[in-house]
Amino acid sequence: MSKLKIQPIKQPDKIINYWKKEKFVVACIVIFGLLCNTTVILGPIYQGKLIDSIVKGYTLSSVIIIAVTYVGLIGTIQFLRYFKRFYIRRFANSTSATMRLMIYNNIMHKSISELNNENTGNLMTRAISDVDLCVEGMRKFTTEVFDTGVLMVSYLISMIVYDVKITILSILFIPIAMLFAKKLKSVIYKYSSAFREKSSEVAQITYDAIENSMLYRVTGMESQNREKYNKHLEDLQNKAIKANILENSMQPIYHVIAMLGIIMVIYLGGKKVINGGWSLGQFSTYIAMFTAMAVKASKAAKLFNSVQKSQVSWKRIKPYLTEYESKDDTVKINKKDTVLSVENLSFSYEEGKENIIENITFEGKKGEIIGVTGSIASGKSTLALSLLGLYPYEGSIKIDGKELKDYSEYEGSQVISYLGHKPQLFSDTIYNNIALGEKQDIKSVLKDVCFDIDLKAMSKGKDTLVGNSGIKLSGGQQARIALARALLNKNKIIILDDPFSAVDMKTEEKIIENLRSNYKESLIILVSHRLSIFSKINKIILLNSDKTVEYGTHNELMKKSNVYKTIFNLQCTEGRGNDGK
Ligand SMILES: Nc1ncnc2c1ncn2[C@@H]1O[C@H](COP(=O)(O)OP(=O)(O)OP(=O)(O)O)[C@@H](O)[C@H]1O
Repeated sequence: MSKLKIQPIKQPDKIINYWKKEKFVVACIVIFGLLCNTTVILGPIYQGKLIDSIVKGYTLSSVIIIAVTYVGLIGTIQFLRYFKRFYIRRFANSTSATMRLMIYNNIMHKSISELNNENTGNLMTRAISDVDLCVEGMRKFTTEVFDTGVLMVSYLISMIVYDVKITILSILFIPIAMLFAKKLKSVIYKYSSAFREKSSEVAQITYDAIENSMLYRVTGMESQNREKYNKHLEDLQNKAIKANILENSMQPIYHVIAMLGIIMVIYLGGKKVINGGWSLGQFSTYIAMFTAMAVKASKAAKLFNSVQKSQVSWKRIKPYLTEYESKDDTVKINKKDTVLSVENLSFSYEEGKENIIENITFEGKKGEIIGVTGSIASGKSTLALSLLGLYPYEGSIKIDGKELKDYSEYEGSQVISYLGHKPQLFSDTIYNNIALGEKQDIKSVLKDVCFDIDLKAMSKGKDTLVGNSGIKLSGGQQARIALARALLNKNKIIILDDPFSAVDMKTEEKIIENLRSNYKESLIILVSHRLSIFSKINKIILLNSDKTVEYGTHNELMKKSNVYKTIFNLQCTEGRGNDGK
């Protein structure tokens, strides 16, 4: 069997397109489904023939031929059914993989502001369990179109051939079961929606518990949180019961309604046998066909309810099924001089909200280190983030004369590298955390961030696993691995947001020295609270809490800025005493 290829789909928010995409598989389902469900009718017919052959005293050889044909037929039907089921399963697997790929693509193309507003638990529930539930509904629907739809038609035609009047009178109850099932739609929809929403909420709480388990334990909040968690779980269970009970408990009722017609079959069919219109075998065949059809009818009614339930999941994932976009990874970068020119830059995280930083203007070029400092919450990290171009900004940020907005996202990633507040390490090796899947020599960058000594003490060297979020490393080690990642490609602009907060001052000074001598082709923007190294860098941007900005070299700011002078003097006496190892 050929391997499943997962490919994007056009108009992914139209459910029919998932069947259209799998044309070959759907054609196989149709062929095997039709063959299986039309030949299945021969089972009861040959069963009747076998009974008649025995009752009527056929020769042994004739009885054996009928018996062998009967067994052969049953085998063939099962064989066809196997293939039909195989292709339906394949359709389901491929559909869920395609939906997940489309959701992944949607997440990768959402704006950063939209992503900031996403709730992780909710997103995970939609991308995983809602996709499963939706595809399960689609699989059941596809299966039942044949197992129920085609089969019911096959039985119906055969029953009409046997007797029109008995057939009409006996199947009168089947539409009642269907109508009853249809009526339950809004109730099932309501309960299923409530259950799915609660699932998202519990997923988010679970995610939060994993992230903060240590905090809950050290602050003694564990039992209090467990109680709250239990309450959520109880609520989830109640909602799950409500969501499933109608679908499952109604099946026997649908079955009883559909089977009411058996009274007609036995009464009218029995009379027909007495009058000689039917043989005993024919009567038995008819009963077998009617019973099978009534069972199928009750399943069809239940199917309505299953589909109604999976519609809830479809509705939840539909907004994430947007057209596939591939990132433009062509790169047109000026390899020569690097010039960053920022003019009247203002920025707010959400449109219409107050600016966090305002009217910032500065220039920088390759070989320079520009320091950004200021009071708490003055917008230092915000300035660093805005220079990535992932959020909309006001004013102008030009790199080599070209507006940052006009760089594609991929180009941006090749021009600028960024180290955020958190090290953001993956649960992988040191090497993979730095090289990010590329084959690269990381020796010199490890030396630049003074990690070469740490590495010698690790028996597995760069293949050491760092654990979840780098938990197996010290804070300073995590910070330097993340710094090495940002430095590795020597991008034209390197933005480092507080890279030394977990690093001692001696190491910080050594790293700054390395940056100065080994990154002469890059412009480095360094956000820091600690000013000890600021005397060694080219320019400084000081952000004040009232959104005013002061610019200058260390010496200039020491003269003209009281804020800068005060912080520097405080740190250079107290700071050195505290951690200037
Ligand atoms: N993603 C965000 N969405 C909305 N507001 C934000 C976001 N991130 C930060 N802010 C707000 O922006 C302001 C500046 O935050 P920022 O992190 O840039 O300051 P900072 O100077 O780096 O702070 P610190 O010195 O504490 O690291 C704060 O008032 C903060 O609440």
